[in-house]
Amino acid sequence: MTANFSSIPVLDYSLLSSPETRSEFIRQLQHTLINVGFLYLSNPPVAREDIDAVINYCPRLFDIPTEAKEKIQKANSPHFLGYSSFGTELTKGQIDLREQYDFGTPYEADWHSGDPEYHRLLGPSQWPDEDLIPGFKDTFLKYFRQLEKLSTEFIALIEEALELPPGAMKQFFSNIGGLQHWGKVVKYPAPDNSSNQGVGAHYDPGFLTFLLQASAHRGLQVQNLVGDWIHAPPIPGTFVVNMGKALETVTQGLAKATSHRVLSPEKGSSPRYSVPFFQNISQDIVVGESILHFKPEILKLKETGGKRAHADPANYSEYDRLPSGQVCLIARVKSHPDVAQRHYPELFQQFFSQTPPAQALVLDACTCLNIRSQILLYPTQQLDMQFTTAVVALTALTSTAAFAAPLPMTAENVHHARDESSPLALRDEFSPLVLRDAAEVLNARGPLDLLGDDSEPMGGIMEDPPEVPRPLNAPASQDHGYYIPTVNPKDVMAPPAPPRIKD
Ligand SMILES: O=C(O)CCC(=O)C(=O)O
Ligand SMILES: [Fe+2]
Repeated sequence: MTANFSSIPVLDYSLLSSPETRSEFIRQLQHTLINVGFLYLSNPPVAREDIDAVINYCPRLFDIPTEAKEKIQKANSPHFLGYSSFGTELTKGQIDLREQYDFGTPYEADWHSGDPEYHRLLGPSQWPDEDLIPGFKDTFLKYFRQLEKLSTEFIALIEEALELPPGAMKQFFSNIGGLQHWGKVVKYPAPDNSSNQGVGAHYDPGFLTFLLQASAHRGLQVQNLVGDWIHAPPIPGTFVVNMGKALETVTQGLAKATSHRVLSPEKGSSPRYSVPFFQNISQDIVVGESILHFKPEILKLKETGGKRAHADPANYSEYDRLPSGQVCLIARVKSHPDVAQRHYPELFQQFFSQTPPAQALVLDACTCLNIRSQILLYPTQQLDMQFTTAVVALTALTSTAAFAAPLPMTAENVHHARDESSPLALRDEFSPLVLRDAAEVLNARGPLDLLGDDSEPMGGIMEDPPEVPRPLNAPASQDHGYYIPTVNPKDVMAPPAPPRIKD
């Protein structure tokens, strides 16, 4: 019989404090692991004042000046730790409407050339200036330490619930293979147009996630066995706990990883905040080679859990064959192409070579806005996301009523668009919105064939345009000494191809 679920169980940690109630907690945990994959943990062993302090810091963290955020932007960090501005993250190629800071448990970078590339993923966090948000770093680190301890204790409870020998999962937390846990602080503003993807459907990495819902908004949804999305609204004083894909793999599916997503707050609402903590495992472990053995009667319980009737989002599916660090690196590359492009150019190329999203977005924005532009194309590996974002935003700006005629897409204008004091200045919140709109158009149509004859350089905005520019497929005219394709959808669109971003 399939045990579908329509709500998320609440498990009371205080049941563990007496032997009579402890076994009830373990029984509930076993049921939840196998049949749901998500739970609320009430009365957790984390100091209430520390949780409240973290909650209070959330809005303040996003209110610090833009320059202070940019100073610690994620693109500075090969560890993907730092600040990501609104709309710069992707889930399965789609833009997430959230702004966030990623932090890690303390770790000194120790990667040397010749070491596995994924070891470079581990390293120190970038913290906001103490003067701007006094006490935040210490509070957050204290919170992190308690979450790390709780997550370790929880693994022992899972061993008990699945009737494994005590300590059976210790091997996954050896420091030898490099181990760092992650946490982040996330802001989901209310959107002002049609998309409401706070974060798209996904699984989590590693073993366990402890999520603090730091405002009263609904938004988190969990997919049940028949594919329906059910709400996991905030319950004050609880953590939402869910299983990562590595834990599912190593437990032969007994501890289920469950797909989840976040919907943006309703239009006009205040922002939603959340603080997830992700318990990682040692980077060198290939989970698929360390599968745990269970008693047959425990394995049989999987049958009650039933089969999922829907197509899962397949992120983190490589745990069965690749070192866990490599699995995480791949996921980070796919979610943060701007960081990947700077620090992991080969992986960037591998995952974004044929339909580089930003590159396609630029052209598509031009197409849908019907703007004449001098955009040619960069070879993928030289694509600068920030630059590209500016181009897209400028494209939109130039088509607004404020400008009687489209401005030429010159390097100078793009430069102005990036200059705060210019009337063309790009507002932080502006460019991602344009990107998102362009993404919708793009996704509705399938990728564009942008690259043409790849033996030629594909350019970009031309600082020094050649005298006889190479024609693209689009009809062209000469103007101001620049090559100006008049963008016509029929000419630039290729037949839909399968998406390049594979999970
Ligand atoms: O913000 C939330 O409630 C959940 C976020 C999440 O699932 C994630 O970042 O992995
Ligand atoms: Fe998640």
